[in-house]
Parts: sequence; C-alpha cells; structure tokens
Amino acid sequence: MHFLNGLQPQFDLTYDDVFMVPNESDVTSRLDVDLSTEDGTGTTIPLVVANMTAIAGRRMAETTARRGALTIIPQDIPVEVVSEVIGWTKRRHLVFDTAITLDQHTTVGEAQVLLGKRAHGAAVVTEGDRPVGLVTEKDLTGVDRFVQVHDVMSRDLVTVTDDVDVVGAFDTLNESRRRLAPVVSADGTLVGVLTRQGALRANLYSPAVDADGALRIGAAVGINGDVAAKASQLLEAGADVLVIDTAHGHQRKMLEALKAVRDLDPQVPVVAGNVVSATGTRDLIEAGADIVKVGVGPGAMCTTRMMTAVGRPQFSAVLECASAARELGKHVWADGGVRHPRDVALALAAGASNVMIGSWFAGTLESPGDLFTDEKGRQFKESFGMASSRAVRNRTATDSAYERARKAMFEEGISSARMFVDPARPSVEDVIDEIISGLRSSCTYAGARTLAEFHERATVGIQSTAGFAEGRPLHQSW
Ligand SMILES: NC(=O)C1=CN([C@@H]2O[C@H](COP(=O)(O)OP(=O)(O)OC[C@H]3O[C@@H](n4cnc5c(N)ncnc54)[C@H](OP(=O)(O)O)[C@@H]3O)[C@@H](O)[C@H]2O)C=CC1
Ligand SMILES: Nc1nc2c(ncn2[C@@H]2O[C@H](COP(=O)(O)O)[C@@H](O)[C@H]2O)c(=O)[nH]1
Ligand SMILES: [K+]
Repeated sequence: MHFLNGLQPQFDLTYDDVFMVPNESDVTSRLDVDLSTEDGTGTTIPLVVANMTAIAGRRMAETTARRGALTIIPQDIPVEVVSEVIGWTKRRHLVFDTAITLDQHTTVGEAQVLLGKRAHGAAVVTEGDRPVGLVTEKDLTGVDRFVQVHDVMSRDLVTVTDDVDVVGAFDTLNESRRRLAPVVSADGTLVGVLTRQGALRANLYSPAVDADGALRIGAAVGINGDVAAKASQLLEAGADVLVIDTAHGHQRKMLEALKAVRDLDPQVPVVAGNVVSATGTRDLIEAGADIVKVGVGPGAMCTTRMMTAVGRPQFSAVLECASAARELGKHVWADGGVRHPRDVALALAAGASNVMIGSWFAGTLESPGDLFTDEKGRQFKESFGMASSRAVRNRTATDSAYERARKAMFEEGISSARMFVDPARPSVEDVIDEIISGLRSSCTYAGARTLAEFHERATVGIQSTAGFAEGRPLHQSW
C-alpha cells in the first residue's frame, strides 16, 4: 500500500479519514478475485466474528464458516460448553443449513419462537427422521398459539436430495415457486434445508474447512488462571485457531500466556492481542504469536478511549502493526470499528490478513441473543462489551462478592446496547454478501486478483470530513 502522491500523514488516521483511488486494472470481473487468506487460518473470505458473548455462538459459527469466515467462541463460555459447540459445528453440513425440526404436536406458540432462530423462516415437521410437513411464518399468522402444527403445516412438500447440484436445486425451487426445500438423503432422512439464496451462495463462496473436511471454528482464552490447561482442552476439542485475548496485550502476563500455549506445541495458528504498536507486535510474535490482533478502542461497545485516552486510530494502527508483522513473516488481524464494507477493504489494504467484526453482526438472526421488538415494531438484539460491568460480573461469578464488586469498577464497555436487525439484511449471510461484494469490487478497482496483490497495489489518500460526507448516498433531495 502507498499513500497517494507520496503524502506522509502528519497524524494518525482512522478508516473514515482515508479513501482509495482506482489503479489501471486488467482484472475484468469481480468474480476473478480470490479472497482467501495466507495466514494459516483457512478463511476463504477475510472475516472473523469477534469473541463476544452476545455475538459468537454455534449458529454464528456454522453459518459464517459455511461461507468461508471464522467465528471465535469467547473465553467467558465454560470450556465444556465450548467443546460441545466445536463438535456440533464440525458435524454441520457444508452446503445445507441446519433445519429446525418440530414434532407434529408442537404448538404454534412454540413454533413461532423457534422460527426466529432461522433466517430462512421455516421449520420442518418430522416423523422419525423424515420430513412430513413445513411451517413458515405465514402458516402461523393469526392462528391460536395452542393449535398444534399438524393442523397448519403444508404437506405438499418439494424436497431435493443431498446429491443434487446447487444450480439444479435453484432451478427446481424457481420452477416450483418455492423459497426453500427440505433436503433428504437417498433413504428419505432429513439432512437440512436449502433456500434459493443458499443455492446461489453455495456457488459464490467456499466453506472454511479443516483437514478432515469439517467446518472450522476458533476459540479464545484469557490471560488469567491456568491458561495452558484451558488451551489444551480447547485444542483437544478440535479448535482450529486459538486466540489469547486481553484488553492490554502488550503486558507480561500475555507473554507468559503465549509461552505456556507455545509449550503445548499447538498445531493451529495462535492469535494474540490486542496491541496498536510495532513494538507490541514484535514482542508478541517473538513470544510465539503467529497472528497479532490489532485495535485498542475502536470497538462499538468500547469505552476505553473515553475512560483512559488510550488507543489509536485504527487505520494507522493496522498499517504500522501489519508492516512490523510482515517483516517477521507473520500477520495481523484488524479488530474493531468496522461499520461499512469500505472499512474491511481499508483494513486489508493496510495489510491485515483478516478483519474481525463484532457489533455489526450482533443485530443479525444468527447472534445468540433473543429477538426483541421495540415500541416502533423494529426488531433488535441486545449486545454488550466484554469489558462492561455486565461481562465482568459474569466472568467473575466464582470470585468473592468483594472481588466481583472491585473488578466491576474497572468497566471499559457498554453493558446494554440495542442492535437493530436490518429488515433488508436480517441474516449475517446478507451482511456478508454486502461486505464481500464491496470488497470484490475494491480489489478490481485496485487491479488485484488476490489479497496480497490488493495490499501491494492499494493507493490510499487522506480526506477531510467533507470528503467522507461526499461519499455518502443521499436518500432524499437536499
Ligand atoms: N480491543 C479493545 O480495545 C479492548 C478489548 N477488550 C475486550 O474485553 C475482554 C476482557 O478483557 P480484559 O479487560 O483484559 O479482561 P481479563 O479478564 O482478560 O483481565 C485482564 C487482566 O489484565 C490485568 N490488567 C492490567 N492492566 C490492564 C488494563 N489496562 N486493562 C485491563 N486489564 C489490565 C487485569 O488485572 P486487574 O484487574 O487487577 O487490573 C487482569 O488480570 C477481552 O475480550 C478484550 O478483548 C477490553 C478492553 C479494550
Ligand atoms: N474496550 C472494549 N473493547 C471491547 C469490548 N468488547 C469488545 N471489545 C472489542 O471490540 C471488538 C469488536 O469491535 P466492533 O466494533 O466490531 O464491535 C472486539 O473484538 C474487542 O476487541 C469492551 O467491552 N470494551
Ligand atoms: K469506541
């Protein structure tokens, strides 16, 4: 990456401060761009879901890995539960979505709650392992909540078999005017659900898979307690990436934690953070990190900069740390502050090998929280920061009351935020589509076929607030 006209910025920059100019290009199609990473984590699109309790759970993990991204399960979840989630994710189908299954005697009320758990908006009614009906929101609307689903389900099923090619499945759904179909194996057992959109996406994305062909998933550990014991349990459970995560990553306890994890000889990439300087990056790499996580204070749930004045505008932080990591043959992830597809492109231009996103994904149907509706009828989920007093209270549940109260005083995050579900993009897959189409286009503007070429070729300029405002679309006349 280089700055336009050789300019050397006089102050640190965040994503909004910068823009990219097009280069001469011989990449003639956005589909010719390969977005897979070189950092060993196996992502085929450069996105990682942040290890936050309100965001990264099993549904998020399977859905994002199926499209080539990676989810990191937070350190606050008990290790037995994380192991279970890893196993579950690895048993998911690479193409078909996991169905919600209902017994014929399930009530409409129960079915309504469960439907909110799937962006495809349907549940399959089964007898044994076989599908016998389908219910969608429409079938349940205006029906007494104590009615059983066998009275309202549609029995006229169009199914596809699990060996179907996705283009053929798209055509079958299109011809029969269906949005989705249950998928069955040769013996009629339910395998999953395929939507028209899912058939399309299966051709546009490649799942992130491990050596056994199962979906990938990562897990985080903190720097307190027996780090080696917890890390070895996570490795045993099959975690494909280990993230050692704390607010101030450039500290002695982090270096000790890294050493303890390295001594386990993990055969997976080890990520450590967070830092925002070249020295911090080098020290973590020397202590054994393969990837350094960069970002102090840009997160949407984060109050660190307001509380402490500490942090650094994210574009400059990523640029400096990525350059230090590259000199040592290692990588950085840009963590936090991503609010538009352009921010992902800029983080990669600055040299990140993957971009971590939290809050943007909180308001999607795949995040673990319950779906609420506000006074205006808008759907939302509740999110919170991992350094908020709410998270600290949960994390320290086994401490004495005094210790808990003391620790909760050092809060650096928001305890309750409403993250609205965009009616046009309710699923994390819709948001991923938006980000990836923007990113593919950024790469072709830069004349890059790969992320390495993108970083090499990107030309970045510095803009005023008016420059940023000019780029925003106007939805009404002025
Ligand atoms: N990227 C960011 O900007 C930030 C991210 N977070 C996220 O919040 C989560 C919780 O992290 P964390 O608060 O580190 O909790 P941890 O539970 O990991 O504890 C942090 C440990 O480091 C010690 N410590 C020393 N200096 C600091 C400092 N300046 N800030 C925080 N701890 C310090 C603490 O001791 P003692 O309590 O005795 O001081 C404690 O032992 C993580 O997921 C982290 O990524 C949190 C803040 C900023
Ligand atoms: N200072 C704090 N930072 C936090 C907290 N919870 C999470 N985080 C960081 O934010 C990113 C995600 O950023 P987003 O803009 O995409 O939401 C996450 O990975 C952490 O590094 C917090 O309570 N305080
Ligand atoms: K912030």
